[in-house]
Amino acid sequence: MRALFPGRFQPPHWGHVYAIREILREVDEVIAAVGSAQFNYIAKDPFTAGERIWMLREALREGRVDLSRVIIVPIPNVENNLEWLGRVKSYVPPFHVVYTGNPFVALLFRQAGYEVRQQPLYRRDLYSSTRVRDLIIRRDPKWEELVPASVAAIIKQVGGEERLRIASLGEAEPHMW
Ligand SMILES: Nc1ncnc2c1ncn2[C@@H]1O[C@H](COP(=O)(O)OP(=O)(O)OP(=O)(O)O)[C@@H](O)[C@H]1O
Ligand SMILES: NC(=O)c1ccc[n+]([C@@H]2O[C@H](COP(=O)(O)O)[C@@H](O)[C@H]2O)c1
Repeated sequence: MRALFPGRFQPPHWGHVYAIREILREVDEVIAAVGSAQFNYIAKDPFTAGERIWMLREALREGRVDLSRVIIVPIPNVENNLEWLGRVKSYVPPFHVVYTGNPFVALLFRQAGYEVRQQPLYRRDLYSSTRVRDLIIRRDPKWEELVPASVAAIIKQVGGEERLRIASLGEAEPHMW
């Protein structure tokens, strides 16, 4: 059995690694669908789809997840939600169950006839990409504890900290851009 696990992974953190590890206890393969793939260099979506794929692979490798059981596919958004559903189906191998903590995504797939499950959450109060991004913007080094060391290294290598800070300034003053 194959499962779909959609997310933005901006950036991947230990909660994602834990979630995928748990999902793989129930299914043979998991497709991590990297959503909002066309967005990058903005405060909510600072990293490119390619960077997110790279980071997620390294995070899973570091978390000793069997990468041969994980398929990572980037999927751009589209205005029409039902068209997005069709797009997802056309971009990934067949899947039978969807794991998500997002009620809207759950609704879309349930109405399309898919079984939807909620993966267990790992310290959601601590581990969220929003929190990682906020800590980076505030120059709080605690962000590095929330992500695998390999992800922190990639973020530094691509200049992700400065990118995020500049992108967040742009959002505060949209007229500048
Ligand atoms: N701590 C966690 N434990 C388990 N699953 C998680 C955790 N954090 C996020 N997820 C799940 O990962 C999937 C992808 O989420 P996403 O990439 O949007 O991460 P996020 O941390 O929620 O990001 P953001 O804060 O930017 O919205 C969702 O189904 C979400 O429920
Ligand atoms: N119409 C659309 O393009 C559409 C609809 C629902 C979810 N999505 C994407 O799927 C991903 C879901 O991830 P989250 O559960 O983290 O929100 C996001 O990238 C989201 O933008 C896209």
